[in-house]
Amino acid sequence: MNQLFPVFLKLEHLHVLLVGGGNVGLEKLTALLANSPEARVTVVATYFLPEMQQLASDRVLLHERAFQWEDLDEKDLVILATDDRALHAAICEKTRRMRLLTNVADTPDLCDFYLSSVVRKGDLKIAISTNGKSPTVAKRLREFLTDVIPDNIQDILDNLTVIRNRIQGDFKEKVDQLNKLTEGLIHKKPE
Ligand SMILES: C[C@@]1(CC(=O)O)C2=NC(=C\c3[nH]c(c(CCC(=O)O)c3CC(=O)O)Cc3[nH]c(c(CC(=O)O)c3CCC(=O)O)/C=C3\N/C(=C\2)[C@@H](CCC(=O)O)[C@]3(C)CC(=O)O)/[C@H]1CCC(=O)O
Ligand SMILES: NC(=O)c1ccc[n+]([C@@H]2O[C@H](COP(=O)([O-])OP(=O)(O)OC[C@H]3O[C@@H](n4cnc5c(N)ncnc54)[C@H](O)[C@@H]3O)[C@@H](O)[C@H]2O)c1
Repeated sequence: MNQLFPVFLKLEHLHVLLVGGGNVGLEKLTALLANSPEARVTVVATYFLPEMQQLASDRVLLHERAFQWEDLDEKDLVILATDDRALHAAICEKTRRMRLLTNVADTPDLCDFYLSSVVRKGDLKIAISTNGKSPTVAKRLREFLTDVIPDNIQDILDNLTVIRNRIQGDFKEKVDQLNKLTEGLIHKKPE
């Protein structure tokens, strides 16, 4: 059974430390910014890929140097993506004591949280986890769901928001009406 607890984070309220500026670091930073363009991220690496340098901004700070313990100060989340496994283990030992949630690329056992595969259509977002079993299956499911979810889902969400704000009455009445209105939204496969 998958025991991971899913949440959706407001990264513009948090400060993420990313260590590593190579391929994996770039993948993680791209995922952070694709989902949360206003995320506050500090990236520390002895070397940065040029693509990574292009992502720098007033909210995404790049420091070209080796990791220092002070980098952990005032951070809310840590993502480790270097090629130095001993460094990852040492940092994890410290972040665990600090209760600073940490993700270590390619080392599920050291992770407090995993990044998910993400389906995005306007305001709709679906995060997929395979419990670390197969990121490739997560990717395939993302592709499938992106394909089958209608492109007009945003219109549906916008309409429902207007209706939701307009409906009067007590809470139960409101919930009943919204359930009725959306009854035919998903066409179940015939048995
Ligand atoms: C969702 C996604 C987000 C992201 O991180 O970008 C993600 N991996 C993605 C892709 C991907 N990663 C890898 C491949 C190559 C094929 C393969 O190895 O299987 C592919 C496929 C590809 O790129 O096509 C390599 C890999 N990944 C991990 C290991 C270590 C291990 O499993 O032991 C290794 C072996 C490294 C090695 O060989 O050394 C571990 C993790 N990867 C996770 C997330 C977490 C579990 C998520 C879940 O529960 O499903 C977890 C546990 C930790 C974490 O990283 O947070 C993203 C999908 C993006 C999309 O939607 O397109
Ligand atoms: N590239 C992939 O798709 C891939 C796939 C599977 C596994 N991996 C593994 O993941 C790890 C990272 O891969 P990569 O391709 O991003 O490597 P990379 O060599 O491109 O990048 C490593 C990064 O770590 C930084 N770094 C190393 N020591 C540091 C330190 N002390 N302080 C700060 N920064 C430091 C380097 O400056 C560089 O930016 C490797 O161990 C690799 O074997 C990578």
